[in-house]
Amino acid sequence: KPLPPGPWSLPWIGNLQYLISHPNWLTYTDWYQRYDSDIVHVNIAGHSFIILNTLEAATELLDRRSGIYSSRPRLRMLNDLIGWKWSFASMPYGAEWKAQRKLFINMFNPNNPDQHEPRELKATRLFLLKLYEAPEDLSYLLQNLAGSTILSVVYGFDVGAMQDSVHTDNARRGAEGFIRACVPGTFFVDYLPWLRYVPSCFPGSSFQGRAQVWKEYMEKLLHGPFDTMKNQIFEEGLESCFVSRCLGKLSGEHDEEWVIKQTAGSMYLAGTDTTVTSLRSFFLAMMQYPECQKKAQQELDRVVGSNRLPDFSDRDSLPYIQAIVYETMRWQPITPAGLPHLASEEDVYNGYRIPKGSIIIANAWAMMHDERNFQDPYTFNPDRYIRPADGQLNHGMLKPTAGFGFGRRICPGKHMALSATWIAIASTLSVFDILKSVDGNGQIIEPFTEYDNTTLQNQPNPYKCSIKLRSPECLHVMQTDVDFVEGK
Ligand code: HEM
Repeated sequence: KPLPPGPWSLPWIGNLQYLISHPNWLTYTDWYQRYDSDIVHVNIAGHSFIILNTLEAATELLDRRSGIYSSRPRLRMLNDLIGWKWSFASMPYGAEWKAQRKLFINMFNPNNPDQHEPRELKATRLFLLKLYEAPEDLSYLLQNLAGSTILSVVYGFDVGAMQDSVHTDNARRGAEGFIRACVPGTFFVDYLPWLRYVPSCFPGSSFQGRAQVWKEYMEKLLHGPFDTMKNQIFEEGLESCFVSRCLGKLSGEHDEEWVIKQTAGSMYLAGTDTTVTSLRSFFLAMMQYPECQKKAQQELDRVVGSNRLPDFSDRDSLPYIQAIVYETMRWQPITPAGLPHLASEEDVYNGYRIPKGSIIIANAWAMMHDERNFQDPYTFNPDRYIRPADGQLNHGMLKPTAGFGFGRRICPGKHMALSATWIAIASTLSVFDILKSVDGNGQIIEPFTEYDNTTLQNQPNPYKCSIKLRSPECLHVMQTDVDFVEGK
């Protein structure tokens, strides 16, 4: 059977242009249109890449044939040089992966929002006050928000005590290595494994030095919060959390604690940066589409009023806020090409051969910008998720779930990701106006709208924005709420 269509390449060495230019989701989407095929093949340095551009293709292969497509490629830089091979996010399919994934699912149950929502609420309340005090620190405060939430959910630390925590900074630096090196082919050593034996002083071997630095932070991410927590749990006691629930169920089996530590480390890695990226896109969207911001604030004023902040009990009554969450994730998917899967057997799809060992990429960007499903897909338009007849959520509309991956490797933290994003968006819009900045002459500064698409994540480049209280009363409401969640 023929290989799927795709860019021309030489049989053994493949397409050298793409070895150097590192294709990303935009290139993949371009191929989708050029070859008019939901499945595209490209050979890069002798490795087959299969790009799945539609929900139908990804669902058929990654969901329905998950027995073949649930592994991950071995990426030398990521797994061997930096050393992420302990994390089940980058592990091949097998017993070790199953043990960690099972622990995650059993001990962090999507049906039990109490395991994360109260911490998300508290972290968001603290974030609002800090944003009021230092709006220019938006990016840093978003990192604190996401970092303190996940540190509390996973390791039981108090959200307040985790503001400006060294752990959050370590997680950010550790995650940087992961999000760069998990994109196959970012480093030549992924294609040419012998490069790892070239001494780091040789020209072109700077990747060795970078791997060393990232390894240091990766180890801090894995051991730091877990070891601190274990000391504290005996001295002071901690709130119930993922790790304490796991430790409470130890059965005495070999390596149990090590498995808990690794699973917690994967949660910590995956749960911090992703939320920050989605919220940074949200702030950008609010500046670019002020009419959507106004509509959301009208809904909040109508449902919640001005004497309190929204909480999770308001979720069903705020369909437009939910629509903004979905639209943010659709308009600018956070991980638009997902994490790579691996074909562990040869397979055939629509008459095309998928060679064993192919790297499989689910191109969520193309799926979320597919005109068959989303009219005018490059415009931010939350109304596409709203039924015109009654203003409620349109459940028939495709949700941006492709951004959470597929099959047995689908993101196990997506329920937390959605609720953390929801409460942050609802709370921010209830007290702040997000506006374009103005320079010393009163001229509007148009925000940078470019994105960095060289890593796993679709991160907006730094931009300026102005964040103003909607009314003086909002400050009082924010302070009262912080006192309340802190139990004062
Ligand atoms: C908006 C935020 C998030 C997005 C967009 C996101 C997206 C993804 C994607 C695309 C994958 C790969 C799925 C695949 O291979 O098919 C993934 C895996 C994963 N995610 Fe998330 N994620 C988010 C938040 C979280 C959170 C909050 C947690 C933890 C609490 C988490 C934990 C994980 C883990 C552990 C994996 C690895 C799963 C495996 O390989 O078996 N993620 N995520």
